[in-house]
Amino acid sequence: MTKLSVNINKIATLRNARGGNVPDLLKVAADIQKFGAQGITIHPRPDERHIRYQDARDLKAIVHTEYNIEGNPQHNFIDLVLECKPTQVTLVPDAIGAITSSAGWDTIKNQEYLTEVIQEFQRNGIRTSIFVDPVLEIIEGAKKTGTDRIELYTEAFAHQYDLGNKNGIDPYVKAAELANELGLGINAGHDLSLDNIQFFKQNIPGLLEVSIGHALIAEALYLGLDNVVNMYLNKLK
Ligand SMILES: CC(=O)[C@@H](O)[C@H](O)COP(=O)(O)O
Ligand SMILES: NCC(=O)COP(=O)(O)O
Repeated sequence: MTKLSVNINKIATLRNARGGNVPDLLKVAADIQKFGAQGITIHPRPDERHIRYQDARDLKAIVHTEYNIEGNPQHNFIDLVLECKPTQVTLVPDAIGAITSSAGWDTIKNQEYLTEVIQEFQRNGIRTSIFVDPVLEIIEGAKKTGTDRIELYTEAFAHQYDLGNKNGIDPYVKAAELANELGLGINAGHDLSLDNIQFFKQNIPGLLEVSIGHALIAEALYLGLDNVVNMYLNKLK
């Protein structure tokens, strides 16, 4: 089974548009879990344009499924994660001011740094995952950092799938096979949607978890949040 972790960044974006508390991020997180999602993901960015650091703290009391916090492990972020003690931290090499995540780690160049922060999180009982492109040397580098899992950056797959090119899955299959061989857990995310999720799931051996936000929230505008969460769950069986 592949777990669905719903990324609620876009709920915070909507709330922040008016400065009040509509929609109520904590209530939405609670409801998403009630609808059946097996996890909640947030990606607080340094400018707090959607998820605020305080949201991460407040969600601790609400998330009783898997709590996944994503971000670039700068000092403030590391302190926040150690305070919140989520189930999992996903390390993403975001550039300051980037619209969204746009690349995976170079696990070879950043090996020492990643190893150090991963050890710190693991010492505190937090599972680690690192965001990577589906490149074999990068997966081997990830293994050397001691991370528990990798998160495959799926933007390229989603883009190719949209264009009708199903071969876009090939590097992900090879990356997953190697990760399985090396004993790394496999997560995936970015631009996954109701259109492409089933094909991705069916082709990736050992896919443990997907985190999905942007498309899922957009789809929920038409289909409703409860319904859309369950549509994903059916496709991930
Ligand atoms: C790592 C990843 O792919 C997602 O967390 C994505 O970056 C969502 O972040 P935004 O909602 O800020 O685009
Ligand atoms: N880790 C990926 C994530 O949390 C959601 O990415 P997206 O579905 O908003 O592109």
